[in-house]
Amino acid sequence: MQSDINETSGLAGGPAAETFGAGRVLAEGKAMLSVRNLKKVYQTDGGPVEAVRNLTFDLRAGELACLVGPSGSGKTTLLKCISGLMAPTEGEVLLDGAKVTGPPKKMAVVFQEYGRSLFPWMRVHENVELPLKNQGMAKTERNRLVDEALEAVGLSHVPMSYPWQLSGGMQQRVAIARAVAYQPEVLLMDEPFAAVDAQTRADLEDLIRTVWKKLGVTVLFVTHDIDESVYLGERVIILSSSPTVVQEDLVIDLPEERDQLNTRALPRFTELRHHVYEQIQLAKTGRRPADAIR
Ligand SMILES: Nc1ncnc2c1ncn2[C@@H]1O[C@H](COP(=O)(O)OP(=O)(O)OP(=O)(O)O)[C@@H](O)[C@H]1O
Repeated sequence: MQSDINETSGLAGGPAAETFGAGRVLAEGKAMLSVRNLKKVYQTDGGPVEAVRNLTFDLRAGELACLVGPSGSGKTTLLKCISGLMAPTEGEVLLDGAKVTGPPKKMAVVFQEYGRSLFPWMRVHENVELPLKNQGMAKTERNRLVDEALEAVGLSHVPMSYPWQLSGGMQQRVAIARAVAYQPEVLLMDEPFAAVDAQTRADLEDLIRTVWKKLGVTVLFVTHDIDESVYLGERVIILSSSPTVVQEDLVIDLPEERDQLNTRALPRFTELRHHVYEQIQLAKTGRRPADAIR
């Protein structure tokens, strides 16, 4: 495992897990998604706002990484740059080795506000089908992918419903089905479960792990919720406070098979969540990794 990796560092004063200093970097050709020295400065009437100072990390193909950080640390800014919706001020994003200069075909994004990302005048089936139609895919193939995606998220019974006839959790499942049907190589999720109740959230977390394993897709999942990041991720990338660098890149060494009751009851789960919590608290006080550009 370690042979692909150029950069490692020890985890001082925390659990004996692997951690990779300010963002893990893989050997050339090994990454599906690379963020390289990414910097974003917004130009505002009040002057420049440096949202992201210098972010570098790699995701392997098929990896599920969670991204956490204090409020305002630039998580959404980062996702917008990764998804090609916004150009970075400096640095670059590479998808499977190719520089991202606009929304890439191989990428799908699921946002928190499912209400705004689904078209209320389109039925569930049509909402999921839309990106495939825009790609010019044949009807039979579209139908097959939509049916499979609805099945995967447990919504096969409501293809003819309108989004507003469904609960919040079901609407977010439609948004996930749309991303799944699109067959992306990279799936970005920006706090997708922030607006649903706790029980639905737990179900959706398990759904994401199931879909991720089934499709082998690379997932970058942004969340405010520390427990969620540890439960879901194979890695948790912790951002510093603004202007943002990677504070820590932590390997989550929990068993691959996870379930809400048993995994969250493991002593290791508690240790890891404690560690991530501590790091975020430190980040909030302005603590930055020793090698960060200040
Ligand atoms: N369009 C914009 N113009 C100017 N400044 C912006 C813009 N968007 C974000 N910012 C600033 O950039 C910084 C990072 O914002 P961003 O929304 O990316 O953080 P975040 O980590 O996603 O926040 P939260 O956790 O609260 O959702 C903040 O200081 C914010 O005020």
